[in-house]
Formats: sequence, structure tokens, C-alpha cells
Amino acid sequence: MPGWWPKRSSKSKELQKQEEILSKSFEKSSRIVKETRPRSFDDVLNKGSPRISPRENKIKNGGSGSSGFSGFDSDHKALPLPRPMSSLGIVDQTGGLGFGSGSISSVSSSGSSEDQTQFGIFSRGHDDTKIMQPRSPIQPRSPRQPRSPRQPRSPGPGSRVTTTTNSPRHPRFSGTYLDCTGKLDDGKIEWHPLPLPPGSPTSPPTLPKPKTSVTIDHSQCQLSKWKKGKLLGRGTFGHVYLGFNSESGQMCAIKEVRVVADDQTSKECLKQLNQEITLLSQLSQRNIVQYYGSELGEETLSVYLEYVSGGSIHKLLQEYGAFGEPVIQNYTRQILSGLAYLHGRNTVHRDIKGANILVDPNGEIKLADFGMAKHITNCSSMLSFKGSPYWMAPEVVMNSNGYNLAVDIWSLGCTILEMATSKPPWGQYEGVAAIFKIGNSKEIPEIPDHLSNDAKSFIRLCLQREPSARPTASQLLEHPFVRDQATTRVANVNITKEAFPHTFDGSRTPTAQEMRSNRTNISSFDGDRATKSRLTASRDLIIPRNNARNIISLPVSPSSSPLRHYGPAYQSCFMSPPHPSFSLVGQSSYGSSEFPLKSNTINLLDPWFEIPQSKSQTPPNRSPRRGLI
Ligand SMILES: Nc1ncnc2c1ncn2[C@@H]1O[C@H](COP(=O)(O)OP(=O)(O)OP(=O)(O)O)[C@@H](O)[C@H]1O
Repeated sequence: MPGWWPKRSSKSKELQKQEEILSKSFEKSSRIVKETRPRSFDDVLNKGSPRISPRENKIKNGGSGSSGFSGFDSDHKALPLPRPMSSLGIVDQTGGLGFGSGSISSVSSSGSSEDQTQFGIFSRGHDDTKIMQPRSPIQPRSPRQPRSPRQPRSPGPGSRVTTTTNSPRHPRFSGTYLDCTGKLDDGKIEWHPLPLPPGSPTSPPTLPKPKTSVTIDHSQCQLSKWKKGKLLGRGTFGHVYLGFNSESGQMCAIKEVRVVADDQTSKECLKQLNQEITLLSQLSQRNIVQYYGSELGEETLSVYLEYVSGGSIHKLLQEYGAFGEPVIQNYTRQILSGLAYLHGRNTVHRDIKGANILVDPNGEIKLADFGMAKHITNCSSMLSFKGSPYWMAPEVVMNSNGYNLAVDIWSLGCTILEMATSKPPWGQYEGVAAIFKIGNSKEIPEIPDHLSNDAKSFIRLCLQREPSARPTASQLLEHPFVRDQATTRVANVNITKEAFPHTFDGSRTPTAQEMRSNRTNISSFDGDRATKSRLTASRDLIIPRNNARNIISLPVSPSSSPLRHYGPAYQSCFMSPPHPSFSLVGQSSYGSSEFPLKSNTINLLDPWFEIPQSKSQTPPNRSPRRGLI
């Protein structure tokens, strides 16, 4: 704990103090994005003045039952409203308050961009609140696909432009925008052609995979037959509608964001959607919502996605209450499969929670909402303060050393608790107190007693405070909690193959049969720890050592986290020492001899060794070291 963080015996005083401290941190690096008077679209385009979006308008007018901090999405009543947080520099324009189940997004990089000092706070009406801070332009860019030079915009009012990844950008994006990786961009937004209606004379029999490098075919614009239907839901940045193709009868979900030039909110919306488009267009896996295409209209950018009619896990929890363990097992396995695929591509979701996980009528899980997702390059830092507070990993809250794919594993553990209790983890705490608990305590969220030992063991593995101690998604797929389901085996083999088409050294991954026989061996020696350890080690040989697990730490800006003590920035591509505050809350800090210089040690331990509760709550240097891929 930082020296300036006093200990108080009274809980209320302590909370009050926490808020004050967080307030100072936030205020240093934040500025409330003020609402602006609505203006006509032409005004906006011609004069570059901001225009209020319908969503903002709703916020301005108080929305419907908005609190901005209900802890869950719409119509959720599980959490008490928090106290006003204006002192934190967080103002919910609805009169609601700071952190709910909403996502937080700020950035910690240093830089001099004017934008960088801004925190935009966007109420989600009665959903929750997002805090966003544009990235600095000096951050390294992740690899992107080449873009073509500009091409003229299609004429006529009301016409829609459907373009592709290497297609021209919309003239309205000629200003500076933030690119898909969160860095300032030159305004280019990537969108993709809509699929031709299945069954139409010129269409493929099924929806094609998204094209990432095709030339413009304007005939596709005319062939776009998707009609916008009823509202499915609202997100922070736009609305999601049902789409219907009257020629094929097929449905899709249309995520729509209003395009308003020079408006900070719109920039954020577009940035987020652009990020989602770029990432989703490269993904194709059964547990990840499929991207179909995107289209730029006169006033809106629409993203066409696989329609998942069952709604989110969060919504199901609200309607039907906590899930039984078999359902949790089944959903967890599928979430893991999606994560294994995603992580195999060095991509971190960063906002895993019930509200972002959709369920189709057959119980198939689809990870959605990739607005926070990020591709991790070898030396890129992950220092942004992004995610949804209650599901946020300690290293994200503290944000001292950068973080990695393991943040999704922590959030998965939280989501399992959410499924088991129908409440968010740490739900008994208000937002700031929850963040304090996550970042500066030794605790993990409460695990319900009624869960099986396998479930408890699984959750504890996910909720290890030391990120490198958390197993990977692929490793967790072998945990008895999810492994022993009848339908799991073959599906997981395929997923592993998808996620890891090649081993780390470039050689091929084993065939499904090889994998099966390996797994058979593992399960047949379930009771034999030594054998299992050996097999675990052999499993490590076939699962590539994902270099994204090597997290690298880069200098952190003081604005990285509201809980972060302003300390010296550290080093380069090596694991950094833990945040000093760990040692100040009764946890000893890393000694140099204990500090893991390499985080990719081959794991020869049994990954399913159940870490006792007390150990899972111990500081990093006391946790059993687990070499990870
Ligand atoms: N592919 C889809 N199929 C069916 N419904 C969807 C789909 N995508 C989103 N929805 C619905 O629309 C709602 C809003 O989705 P969206 O991804 O925009 O925001 P969110 O995840 O709720 O919030 P945020 O983006 O702010 O984190 C979801 O809660 C869900 O009910």
C-alpha cells in the first residue's frame, strides 16, 4: 500500500478515504467530457461542431431509470446504487454513479496528446458506465492490413457505402480518428462487404467468411438485403437491432453507431466499433460471434453479426436466476474454447463477463463485444485500465507492470461466480470499494459453498492473484470441472487445433487422434498424480508456448490506474517487480532473487493441484510458482 494510503479502523472512513485518493488520481489525468448542444448533422459535417447522439440525448434527459451503476445491465436490480462519485471525477450524467458492471477504459501510456488527458464518461443509462480515455498517438501500432488509396464516395443522399478492408474510407473520416488498436489513426475505418443473401442467384450457399482483402464490388451494396428490425439491446456506443434478409429468411444482429464528425463521443464509438470490426473479421470459431460485414450509411456505421437469439448470460441470470452446476460446466467449457482460440491468436478480450457472453437456443455460447479486445504483439504493453470493474483482474486494477491474456482467465473465474450466484463477484461492495478489494487486498471473491470441489478448484485456479500462476485457457480445458463432459473431447481437440495450428517451433500440432490418445492416457491415470504430472509435461510439449504469456512490462504512466501509486516507471521487456503497494498491505514484495525473470518456464507441476484458499490469496512471491506457456 502506498505510504499515502492510511489505514482506518472504521469501514466508512476507509471507503471515504479510498474515494478521496482515487479522486486525486483520476482528477490528475481526467477531464469530464461535457455534453454538447445538439446540432444538425450538416452543422457537424461543415463546421466540425459536436452533435449529441440519441444515446447521449437519452443520458442528458435522464434516460429510463438510469443509474449508471446498477452493477448489471438493463433492468437489473441486484446492486445498490453507490454514493455519488463526483469527487472521483466521474460524473454520470444521469445522476447515477460510477462503476457498475460497465466497462472502464482508460489508458496509461505516457504522451502528450491532448486527448490523453481526457476521460470520457459515458453513462449506459440504466445499464452501467464506461470510462474511456483515448490512447496516445505515440503508442506502437499493431500490424494492420494495407489500405488502398481513397476512392470517391458513392453519390446520392441516403445511399449506403459498403466497403472492404482495403477499400476507400468515408470522406467524413478525413479527420483524425482512433484506429482499431486504440491509437490515433488517420481516420481510416475498416469495414467489410455484407454477405450476399444466401439463396440469391449470385450469392454463396452460406454466409461467407469475412473478406479482408477484396476489391470493391458496388453491386454488393445493391444486393444488401438486410432490413433493420426490432431493437435487441443497447450498448454504450450504439444500438443492436435484429436484421432480416427477406430474400433468404436469414437473420443477423445489426450493431449500429451514429457517425457524427468531430464529436468526442462519436470518435469513441467509432474507435470501439472499428476495433471490434478489425478483430472480429479475423476470427472464426463456433464460440465467438461471427462477423458478417459492415456498412457505412449516411449517418450510421452498421456492423452485421451472427444473431444469437438467446441473449446474454447476464440476461438469463436476471430472468431465471443462478444456473445449476451442469449448466455452468457446459458454458464454462465453451467460454474456455472461445478463449483458447482467441488467446492462441494473442488476442485478449478484456471484458469477459455475463453481459458479453451470448447463448443461442441450443445452449451454444458465443463470446461477443470485442470493443475492448486487443491483439498483443510481442513487445506491446497492455497498460490500459480497461474492463468491467467487478470482473477486472488485480493486475489491471493496479496496472503497474502491464498485463496479458491471463486477465481473461481471472474474468472467467468471476463469470463462473456470476453464473453460480446471479450476482457479480464482489457484488457486496460498491464500485470503488470493489476496486480497492481487487487491487489492494489479498482476498478473492467469495466462492459459494454449494459448488462441487471441482468447481471450487477451477475457480481458485482462475482467481490467483499472480497472473502467471493462472493456467491458460487450453490448460483449463483439461480440468476435471470441464473435461469430463460427454461431448467435450472431440470438440476440444478441434478447438485446440484451431487455436494452435502450429506449435511454437513451427512444427504441426498433433492430429485429433494423437490428441485423443494423449487425453485418454491422461484421464486413465486420474488418480495418479505423478503420472498425471508427467503427462501434463508431455502436454506442454504439444501445446505451443504462447509467447503472449510472456508479459512484458513497459513504463507506466501515472494515470494508469486510480489505485496506482506514482512510482518509478520500470524497465523494458521483462517482468517487472510488483506494485509497491502490494508490500504495503502486508504482502512482502519480490526480492530480486525471487523475481521471475522468465515467465515461460515449462510447467512440470500438476496444473490441477488445488491451491489451498490461503495460498491463492497470498502475494505473488508466496504463491506456488507455476511455469506457464
Ligand atoms: N450478436 C447478437 N445477437 C443477439 N443479440 C445481441 C448481439 N449482440 C448484441 N446483442 C444484444 O444487444 C445488447 C447490446 O450489445 P452491445 O455489444 O452493443 O453492448 P453490451 O455488450 O451490452 O455493452 P457494451 O458494448 O457497452 O459493453 C446485448 O446486451 C445483447 O442483448
